[in-house]
Amino acid sequence: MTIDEHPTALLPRLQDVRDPFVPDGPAPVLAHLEARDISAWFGDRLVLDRVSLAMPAGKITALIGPSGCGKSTFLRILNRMHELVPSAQLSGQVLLDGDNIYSPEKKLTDARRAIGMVFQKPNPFPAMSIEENVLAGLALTGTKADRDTRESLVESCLTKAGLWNEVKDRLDAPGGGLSGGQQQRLCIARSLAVKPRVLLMDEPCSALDPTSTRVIEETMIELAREVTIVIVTHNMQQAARVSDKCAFFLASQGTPGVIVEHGDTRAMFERPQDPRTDDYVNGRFG
Ligand SMILES: Nc1ncnc2c1ncn2[C@@H]1O[C@H](COP(=O)(O)OP(=O)(O)OP(=O)(O)O)[C@@H](O)[C@H]1O
Repeated sequence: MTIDEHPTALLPRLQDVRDPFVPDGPAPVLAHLEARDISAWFGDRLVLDRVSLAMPAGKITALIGPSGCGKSTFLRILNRMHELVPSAQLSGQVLLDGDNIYSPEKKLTDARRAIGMVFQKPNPFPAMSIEENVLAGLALTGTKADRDTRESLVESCLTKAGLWNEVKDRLDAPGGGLSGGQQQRLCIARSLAVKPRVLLMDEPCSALDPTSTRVIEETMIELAREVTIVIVTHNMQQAARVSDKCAFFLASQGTPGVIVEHGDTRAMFERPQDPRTDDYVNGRFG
C-alpha cells in the first residue's frame, strides 16, 4: 500500500504544494540538530535507551510511536527541559550545529533560546495582551529592544505564525480571548520572538479542530524555511502531510524506548523496513 492509498492519509502532502517563493533578504542560517546516544531515566527507571537521530536543517522531523515510548521525553531533552524534573537524568549528547548543548560551558538559557518549544495545550498568558504575549519571551531571556523594534517584531512574528491578519486591529486585546487555534499560533509567535533556530512542537494540534490543525500545519511548513522543526504527533495523517523525516519510537513490554526505524517520511509510510513500523503507520496497533 502506498501513502496515497492509505485509508487514513488521503489528503495531499502539504510539502508537495509548497510555494517555491523565497522572500528577499539574507537567507537564514538553518540549524542542524543531532541527538547522539541519548539515554534517559526517571529515578532508576530507564525510559530511553541510547537513541540517536539526526534532525536535518530546515526540515520537519516527526517523532511517532505509541503512548509512553518516550517521544516527549526525547523532545524535552533536545532543549534541556528534561532536567526540570527532579528525578530525571540523562546521558548522551545533543549537538546544535556540532556543539553539544550539554557541555559544561554551555548555558541553559542559550539552549532554551536557540531551541524553542510549543506545547500540546496552548498556553498564552491569558490576561496579557496579544502584543505582550508575543514579547513575553524577550523579557524572560533579558533581551532589550526599543519601541520600533518591538512593534516590527510583533508584526513579523505574528505574520510568520499566520495570525497577523486576524489580530492586527486588536493587539491590545487579551490573549486568552482568542480561539484555541489562534492561541496556539500566538504561542508559536511568542516562541519565534527570541529568534530560535529550532522549534520543538509536542502534539501542537491535539487540542484543536481540523480547520485550526490545517492552519497550524501550513504555518509549520512556512516556518521550516527559517527554523528546523521537530514535532511529536499521534496523527499519522499529520506526520505524512507535514514532515520530511520521520522516526518511529517503540517501548515494548516494559523495555525502554528506542527508535525502531527512521528516514524519509514517504519511504517510512510506503516501504517501511520493519514490520512493526508497517503495523503502526497502518493503524494496526498503538
Ligand atoms: N515526570 C515523570 N516522572 C516519571 N516518569 C515519567 C515522567 N514523565 C514521563 N515518564 C515516563 O516515561 C516514559 C516515557 O514517557 P513520555 O511522556 O516521554 O512518552 P510519550 O511517548 O511522549 O507518550 P505520549 O505519547 O502518551 O505523550 C513513560 O513510561 C512515562 O510514564
